[in-house]
Amino acid sequence: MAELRLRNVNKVFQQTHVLHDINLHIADGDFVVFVGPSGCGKSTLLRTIAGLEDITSGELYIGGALVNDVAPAKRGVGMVFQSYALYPHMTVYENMAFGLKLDGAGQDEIRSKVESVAQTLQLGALLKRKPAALSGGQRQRVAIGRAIVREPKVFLFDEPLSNLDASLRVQTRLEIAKLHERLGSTMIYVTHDQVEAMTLADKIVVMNQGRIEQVGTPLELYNQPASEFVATFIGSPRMNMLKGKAAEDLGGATLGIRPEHLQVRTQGEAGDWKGVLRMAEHLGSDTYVYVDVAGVGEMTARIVGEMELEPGCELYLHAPSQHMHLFDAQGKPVDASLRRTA
Ligand SMILES: Nc1ncnc2c1ncn2[C@@H]1O[C@H](COP(=O)(O)OP(=O)(O)OP(=O)(O)O)[C@@H](O)[C@H]1O
Repeated sequence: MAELRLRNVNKVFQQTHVLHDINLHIADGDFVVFVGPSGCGKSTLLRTIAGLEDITSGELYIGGALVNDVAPAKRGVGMVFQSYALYPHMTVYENMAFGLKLDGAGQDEIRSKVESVAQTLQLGALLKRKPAALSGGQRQRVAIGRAIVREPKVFLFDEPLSNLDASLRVQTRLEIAKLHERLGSTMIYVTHDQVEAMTLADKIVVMNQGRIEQVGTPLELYNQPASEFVATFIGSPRMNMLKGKAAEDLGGATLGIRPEHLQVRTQGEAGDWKGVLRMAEHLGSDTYVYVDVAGVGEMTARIVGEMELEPGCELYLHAPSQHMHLFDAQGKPVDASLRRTA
């Protein structure tokens, strides 16, 4: 187990400056998730920690030791990728034993470690099979098992579930969460998936164009986004962002309100936005409505449960003031004390 510290880490590929002055502390035992739009540098940051990419400038410490020039295999990190990269000609047992053999472990030690990890990941009955005879979820568990047997100080996961179907994703996500609870090791995880980020993370790191936008617990990011970027990135469907009068009346440039915080009603009250229903999506558990509001634009609202609505009908939207997020022209939150009441 180990803590990690990144100090002013930069990564430049030829002409492309991909990571800008990354400063980050990851406490021992933390589960940290990197999120951000495609190309923002998540994988590069993870690969830099693993030692698969050199650091152009800055310092990386693992467990207090400077590791900039330490080879990947000597950093005590275990990595699990999106593609399982199992050796096809080896059995599950041999795949899991391979790294330990390279480390010079004895037969008995290898057997006891592989068998214990196989039991944890419910792979005990599959040890003699080759990867071709496994399902996607089983292969991914072998890939995780292969990393675990070496007892790394830090686990690095790069979108490990993205090749799995929806139900296996949920199942394997739970297994990873339980694994973290049981091992207590430091885990760093890259994903595109909001739900994975929100459910797994102790801390989420939101990245944007090679920079860290905000670091916080899932609920801090959801409730107190430090920028318009984070506000729209965290939460699904995304936060409504209103420009113009609605925001200016309150003393800001943009007014944000999450779809789940809008109250939708068919009879209007004073202060409601009046709109016309463009489309409704029925998910069973929820209904998403897309409403055209004159002078404001299209707004999305989430209604819990089922609501029968005819496209083209009039709807009224109410935004409770405690759920409003106000941003200035630079996309930074407007201090609540400076906010005007409408
Ligand atoms: N070996 C390389 N040489 C040059 N540029 C690279 C190299 N690897 C990555 N990049 C660039 O660095 C930027 C960040 O890439 P990276 O893969 O880290 O993003 P990401 O956030 O993981 O994206 P995604 O979510 O799409 O996987 C991209 O603009 C990419 O084109």
